[in-house]
Amino acid sequence: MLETVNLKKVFKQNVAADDVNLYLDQGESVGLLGPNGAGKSTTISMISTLLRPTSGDVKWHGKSVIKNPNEIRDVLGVVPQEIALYKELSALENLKFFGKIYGLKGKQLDKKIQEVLEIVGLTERQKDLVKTYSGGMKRRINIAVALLHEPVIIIMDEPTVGIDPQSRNYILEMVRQLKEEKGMTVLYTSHYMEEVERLCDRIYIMDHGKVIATGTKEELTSILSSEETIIVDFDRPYPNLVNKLEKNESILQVTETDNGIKLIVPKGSRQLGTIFNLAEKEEAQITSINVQVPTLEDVFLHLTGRKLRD
Ligand SMILES: Nc1ncnc2c1ncn2[C@@H]1O[C@H](COP(=O)(O)OP(=O)(O)OP(=O)(O)O)[C@@H](O)[C@H]1O
Repeated sequence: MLETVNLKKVFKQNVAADDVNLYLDQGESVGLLGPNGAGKSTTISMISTLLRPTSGDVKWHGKSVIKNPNEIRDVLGVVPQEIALYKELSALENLKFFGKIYGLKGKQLDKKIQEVLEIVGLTERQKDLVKTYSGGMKRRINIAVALLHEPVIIIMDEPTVGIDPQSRNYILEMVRQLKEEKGMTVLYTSHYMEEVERLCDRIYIMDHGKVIATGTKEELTSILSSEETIIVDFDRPYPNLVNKLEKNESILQVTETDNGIKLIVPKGSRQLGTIFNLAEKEEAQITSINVQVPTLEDVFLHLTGRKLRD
């Protein structure tokens, strides 16, 4: 339904998106996961025709959106990272303003506004000025604006960054409902792997402008099927122990966490004994130990050598 073909954007010398190939089928929710600066916003700005690619194309039902930008604009709802609302107006007035830009008017516009307010759960607060809203509520109105013209696809650029956990949960649940109950196609960008794991049927992992891996969550984590993750928490930091573990050749990766360390080891390699022995020699007090199946965060670490949120 929607695909990008070798999509590229170069800003001066900076290649922000580098031969990005992705596709969305109808009714799918697709995640674009990557750290800050990976090229996610640049990619979706090109898809939504806000930014012209340096080369490559975006195709909507096989047709170039560069040549036919209006067709995709009609069916696309874009929720930008920045809040794009008039703070001195109420939510209702904002929705009326944006609805008119979309060409809606009269009773049809009023009906649609009440529908989208219901979806984002802000019917009761519609007459309050946007400046009195919390960050999460502003985001929800931003989403309501994007839904006004009944888009087929909704593109969301990190919609949960910097908001309270309650609004975050509300937004995640809303995205799930838009997909499950309204059959919308969703492109969701985030650097929170838990969100993408929870919401998306398929995931593209981006780094430095490139798609470095793609698949379902299960397919991506199976990249690490020969490995397992051991999380060890200590009563305090033990830098010597970390050094020794790093030197141990049968341990593939050592990362320091808030409370201890995270190790990636070959599956079934029985490293727990080694860890206990080294901890004992350093007189390190282990407070908990946990063996886990790999997460998308581990996949990212494996592919790039870095954490998603450095
Ligand atoms: N208008 C611009 N001019 C110059 N460089 C830009 C511009 N927009 C983005 N970039 C650069 O392109 C790269 C990719 O940025 P982009 O915003 O697409 O990443 P992102 O994955 O969306 O990250 P974030 O979550 O921080 O927005 C970055 O190095 C950024 O500094």
